[in-house]
Amino acid sequence: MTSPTTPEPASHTLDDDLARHMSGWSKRFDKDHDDQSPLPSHHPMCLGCGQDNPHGHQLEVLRDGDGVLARHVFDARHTGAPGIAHGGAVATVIDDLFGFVLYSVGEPGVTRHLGVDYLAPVLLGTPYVFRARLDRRDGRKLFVSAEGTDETGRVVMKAEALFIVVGLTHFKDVNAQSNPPVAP
Ligand SMILES: CCCCC/C=C\C/C=C\C/C=C\C/C=C\CCCC(=O)SCCNC(=O)CCNC(=O)[C@H](O)C(C)(C)COP(=O)(O)OP(=O)(O)OC[C@H]1O[C@@H](n2cnc3c(N)ncnc32)[C@H](O)[C@@H]1OP(=O)(O)O
Repeated sequence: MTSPTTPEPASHTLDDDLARHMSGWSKRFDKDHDDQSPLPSHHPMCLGCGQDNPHGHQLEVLRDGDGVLARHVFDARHTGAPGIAHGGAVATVIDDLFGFVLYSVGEPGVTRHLGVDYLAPVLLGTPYVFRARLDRRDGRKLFVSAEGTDETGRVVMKAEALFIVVGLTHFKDVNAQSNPPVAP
């Protein structure tokens, strides 16, 4: 166990993080697993789902059949036009939700392309349901889609994205190049 008062080399910490996340993920890959508890966050500081990120959305994501689902309320931190969620905040949430589709793929990946259609204003202080799923896979390319609905069932946004499956070395290599290292 790493003591918070005993910093370790970033590479060691990253190895631990990757091992822990992949271990946690692999337990959720089982299609027959009916656990309805929230899926594990990508990382404690993840902007989308990290519970330790005070600036983040702290998404709680559940399985939804073969896809995933998150209920979310945007607040004043996410303001774009007055009373309306910033489009970038909406994109953040949906990008992160796509990152949970990886849990059913069983391999890590990163966003290569993200497209969002904003069909109606996403209002602050208003509950929405966001759903995402894998549409098809072509080698390392994962084509995913999602939509957000309000409480009446009206679709307020749609998105599609391309994720590229990467090896865990992708994250290690990127962190090794950053100065200072960004990994916690
Ligand atoms: C720091 C903490 C570490 C601890 C973490 C612990 C555990 C975490 C583990 C995993 C977590 C992973 C994800 C979940 C996290 C968050 C969810 C949100 C997701 C993100 O926040 S993620 C960040 C933003 N993201 C990036 O940081 C990617 C930057 N990028 C690259 O790193 C490269 O881009 C790369 C390596 C992806 C590929 O690079 P490359 O050079 O190998 O390939 P290239 O990009 O050229 O294209 C590839 C193929 O896509 C085709 N293609 C392109 N565009 C297309 C389009 N529009 N339609 C159809 N096809 C298209 C091409 O035609 C080609 O196809 P083909 O393979 O057939 O040739």
